[in-house]
Amino acid sequence: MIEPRRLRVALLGAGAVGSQVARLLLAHADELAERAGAPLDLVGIAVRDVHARREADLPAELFTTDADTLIAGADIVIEVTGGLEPARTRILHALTSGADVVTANKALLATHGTEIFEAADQVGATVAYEAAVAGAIPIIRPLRDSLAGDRVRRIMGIVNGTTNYILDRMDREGLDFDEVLAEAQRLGYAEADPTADVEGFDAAQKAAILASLAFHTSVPLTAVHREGITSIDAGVIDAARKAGYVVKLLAVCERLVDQPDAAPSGEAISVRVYPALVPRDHPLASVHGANNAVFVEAEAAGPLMFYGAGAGGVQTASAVLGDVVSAARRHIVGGPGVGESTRAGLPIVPIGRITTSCQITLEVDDRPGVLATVAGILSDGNVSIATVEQTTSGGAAAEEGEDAVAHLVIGTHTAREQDLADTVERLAANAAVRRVVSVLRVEGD
Ligand SMILES: NC(=O)c1ccc[n+]([C@@H]2O[C@H](COP(=O)([O-])OP(=O)(O)OC[C@H]3O[C@@H](n4cnc5c(N)ncnc54)[C@H](O)[C@@H]3O)[C@@H](O)[C@H]2O)c1
Ligand SMILES: N[C@@H](CCO)C(=O)O
Ligand code: NA
Repeated sequence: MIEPRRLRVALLGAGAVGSQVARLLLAHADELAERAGAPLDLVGIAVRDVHARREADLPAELFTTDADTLIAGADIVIEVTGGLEPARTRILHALTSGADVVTANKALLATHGTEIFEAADQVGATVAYEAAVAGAIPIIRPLRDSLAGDRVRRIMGIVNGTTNYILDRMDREGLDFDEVLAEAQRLGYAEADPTADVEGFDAAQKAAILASLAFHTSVPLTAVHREGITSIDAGVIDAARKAGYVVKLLAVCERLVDQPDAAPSGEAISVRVYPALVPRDHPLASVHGANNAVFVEAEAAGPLMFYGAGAGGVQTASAVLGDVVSAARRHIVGGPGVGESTRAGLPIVPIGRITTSCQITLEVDDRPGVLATVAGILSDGNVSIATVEQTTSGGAAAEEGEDAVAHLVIGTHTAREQDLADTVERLAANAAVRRVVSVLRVEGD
């Protein structure tokens, strides 16, 4: 009897994700072999320190610091170390030595994706990366395979769990940003250095990956407009709630039509990350805690939502193993790998040229003519007002003969981002405007 072919699996990294990948590969070896069509032999785990404490109890003899030898002898290489180097060099090495690659590394794909996918194409190998966006949630394969016969119009994703946890607690408990961030750090939801999450860098990497895939266009990280959530305070959240919205950090990837500079199809795309006002009855508004969700609008399928755990070692390991099984099937059958298509090559429109509607909250002097002045600045800036709400405070100050303060919440119709930005600048410079409290786009209306 011919022995079934066995596949040699090399694991790079044994941290939160890697240790769970190794544990599940060993614990479910029989089932995985059946699904993959061949036994998957975990032949080694490359780490920096073979004696470091691990989250799972794994055989000591699997650990090595010699990643290069491990890679050279593997059929499938799983990269869960993170960072740009040496991950990039190791993935390229794996591809040139005939392995298929599974990675969870969003930073690497958002930065060097084009180079890595081209290298995979040249040798007919696969680079699979379901875990790189929204952790356990299937979103890469649905976009690449399930929706391959459709056209994606728009993606709105809550793709960062840390910021969703912070904004959700601010919304539910009326707490301020710093307070929730400090507690999220104590509980391990947020890193000691939270910059990548709260400034939107992590979400921007995921946006670049999603947009590249959805629109068959290479989207460099530098083309993603990014704003974080550090200016969102309890007052902004409270005002949003009163207006029927919840604040969410969104990754928005959008197909734009009728673009004058985008001959011949007239199509272009916009990729952006910012905190936005989402109507409270939109499906994304009900995404609580550290969960992620990706809302996809496709021409034929209509709206779809993918929801679940966007992070966590074992949850992310689920996505990694799904990719390992399909990479194994391809490795056995042979033939070309699943390539990344950039055939559309759509232009990426800078933020200033897209149109959005937004809500501008101002603190102004409450005296005759101020509302007319504000309305005049908006009108001059080509920004049309949809709603205005005014609340007045500062009674005590008024009694002392000073002007009372009014809060103006102005909802705009759709306007050019550049016109909105210029208008907000002119508002901020006007003597009657004490403070521009917030400017938030409305998405999902
Ligand atoms: N943790 C999550 O919830 C999550 C979710 C989605 C994606 N990811 C991605 O998965 C990857 C791994 O994340 P993690 O949370 O497991 O990280 P981690 O820091 O817990 O683990 C990283 C592991 O890689 C090892 N490593 C780092 N550099 C190495 C090197 N040069 N040589 C050998 N080993 C090296 C470390 O020693 C550690 O064992 C990252 O790309 C991350 O973005 C993580
Ligand atoms: N820091 C990320 C982890 C998953 O990429 C988050 O908060 O969602
Ligand atoms: Na995923």
